[in-house]
Amino acid sequence: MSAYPLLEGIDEPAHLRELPQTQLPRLSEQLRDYLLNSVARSGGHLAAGLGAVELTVALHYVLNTPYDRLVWDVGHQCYPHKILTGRRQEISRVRKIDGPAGFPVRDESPYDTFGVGHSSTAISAALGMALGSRNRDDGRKTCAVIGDGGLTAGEAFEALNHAGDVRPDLLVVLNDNEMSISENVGALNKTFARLLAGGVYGNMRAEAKNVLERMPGPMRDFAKLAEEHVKGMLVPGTFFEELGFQYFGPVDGHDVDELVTVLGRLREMDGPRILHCVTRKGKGYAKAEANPIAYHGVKAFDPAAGLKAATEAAPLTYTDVFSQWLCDMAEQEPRLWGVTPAMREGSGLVAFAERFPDRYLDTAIAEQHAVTLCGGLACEGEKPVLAIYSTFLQRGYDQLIHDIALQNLPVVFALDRAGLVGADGATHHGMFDFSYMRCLPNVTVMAPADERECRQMLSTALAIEGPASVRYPRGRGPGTVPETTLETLPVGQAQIRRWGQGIALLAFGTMVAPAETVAEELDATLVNMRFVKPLDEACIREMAETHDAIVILEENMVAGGAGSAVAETLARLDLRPRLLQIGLADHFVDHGERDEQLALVGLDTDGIRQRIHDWRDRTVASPATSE
Ligand SMILES: Cc1ncc(C[n+]2csc(CCOP(=O)(O)OP(=O)(O)O)c2C)c(N)n1
Ligand SMILES: CC(=O)[C@@H](O)[C@H](O)COP(=O)(O)O
Ligand SMILES: [Mg+2]
Repeated sequence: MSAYPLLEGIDEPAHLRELPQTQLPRLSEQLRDYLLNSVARSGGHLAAGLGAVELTVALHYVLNTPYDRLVWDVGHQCYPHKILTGRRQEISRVRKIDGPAGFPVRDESPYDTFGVGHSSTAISAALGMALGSRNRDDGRKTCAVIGDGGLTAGEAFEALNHAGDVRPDLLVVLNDNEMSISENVGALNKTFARLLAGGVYGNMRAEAKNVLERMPGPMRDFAKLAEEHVKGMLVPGTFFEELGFQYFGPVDGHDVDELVTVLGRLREMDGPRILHCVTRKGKGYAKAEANPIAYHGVKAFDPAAGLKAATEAAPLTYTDVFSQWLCDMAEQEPRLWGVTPAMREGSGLVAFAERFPDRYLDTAIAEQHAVTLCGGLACEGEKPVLAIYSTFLQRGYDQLIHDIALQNLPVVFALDRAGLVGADGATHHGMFDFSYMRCLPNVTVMAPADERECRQMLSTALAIEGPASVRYPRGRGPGTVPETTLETLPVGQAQIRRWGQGIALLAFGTMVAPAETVAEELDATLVNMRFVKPLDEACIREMAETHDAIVILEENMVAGGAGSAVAETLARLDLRPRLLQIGLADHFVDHGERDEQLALVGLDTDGIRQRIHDWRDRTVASPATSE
């Protein structure tokens, strides 16, 4: 007999809505178990989904999805939603090249109302939808679900502020588990924590239930009662009410019965309203409850045994190299700061935070603030290092231009997850940073070919009297053992790795390794360019004057990237070699393994070789062409 008899009857939420409410706890159990076993086989985001099971069931039970709009924030908690919305089988291939994405994607399902991956967008998007619905007067309900982590970002506050003013029919569900990826931080979070620790939660629950049970009349009465009940008692309630929201809660986000009842009432109300749900990240799987940080995102594992402990002997990732460099440099440089917008683990700041707590800052999910904060530190002669994923710095772009580059402030940007990132897919690739960094005056832009160079570049970045970035990919490099020295590199100098004839390969960062193999095969010259800005103009001139053709390789958009910078330099120098730019083309890249993605876009050794062969065949007749 199947372990999931109820779950298997649900191919769409309409089937869920046919179940009696009494069956929902059992369904939730099955959904949780199914989710755990599926993610344990596939890998993916786990703890957030486990914590959102009852919420997901209750929301699809109460809302008439997909007509009513359900908008998830970040989207890493969406696996239960995908399972209930016709993707139960497919979820076993989540984040694989032929499987569903790990986040809601509009093209994937009508139930995925808004594409996500980056956090704190749900209230803005839902507000837009709710206003559209109001304009059409179509009676559609709109609900945004946002975590306490997602709520720390400016965009979420901007949306609350706006919604409280324009007052559409909008329900916000706050899924408060007191966790971001690591412990959530911030003053509002402390207020929530105090509230819950003070026992108000228990009292409130009992009272809220009372109110609900006694309520015979129209829904508006419920709203009124609950409103009066909450007002003045709860600081968060007051906070949201000041923003124009009616506040309800906190309620137990794992009591599916209570959720259905409360959400049912809230669905019938109008205006901006917020339901504060308290949940536990990793709920129902003891190992994840005990260590939600480790189980935030997992590789495949055995649920009985839990995650394997990391072995000391594992080769270093680029993140590890950065982490070691930061601690080594901090030993010598008392003004060095390590700053992260809520990515302590992923960015390699765990050791630094432990060893240098006074110089460690987690801003919460607040990339814009983190960038400007570093600017302020730099104004005072401090030496901030902002450890940030390439994709998340996109959110702080105006700050990067206006607060850092324009004022030529010495901030080091350690750009992790640059290039293709694998399973997270299109929302998380670092495809643009060469383009968006190199166009900024005053900024030095570097990309290491290996681990040792990564360390040297980080030291170089810190020594430069202006903004500087070092971008490195997810995972491991070619395996060069980094030295422990803190030596710097000469700024703007490329490194000629090999002399050949005919073709010169100018490779940036991660592309040096595959280019090495191709250069050997073709007897081509290979240059490790090291700097996207300033470019080594003398080297480019020499290559153009001594070779028939130049091939540029980068793991960034061709548009505006390092290759474009070389092409601009050649034009300025009035040099016209045959030119091939190899990089990421003008489209987004879906999820899958990083190696698969590189092969798919032609940035592995085979792809690069093939591109060069095809191009040589094509252009041999017309040597002046460039591609
Ligand atoms: C703009 C942005 N910055 C950082 C991240 C990385 N990130 C993904 S989930 C997450 C924590 C979110 O916390 P919360 O919203 O409370 O959800 P929970 O995991 O607790 O369910 C972070 C920091 C992101 N996705 N987007
Ligand atoms: C949802 C999200 O943004 C993070 O959880 C992200 O998936 C982490 O990526 P890494 O696994 O590369 O740290
Ligand atoms: Mg949270």
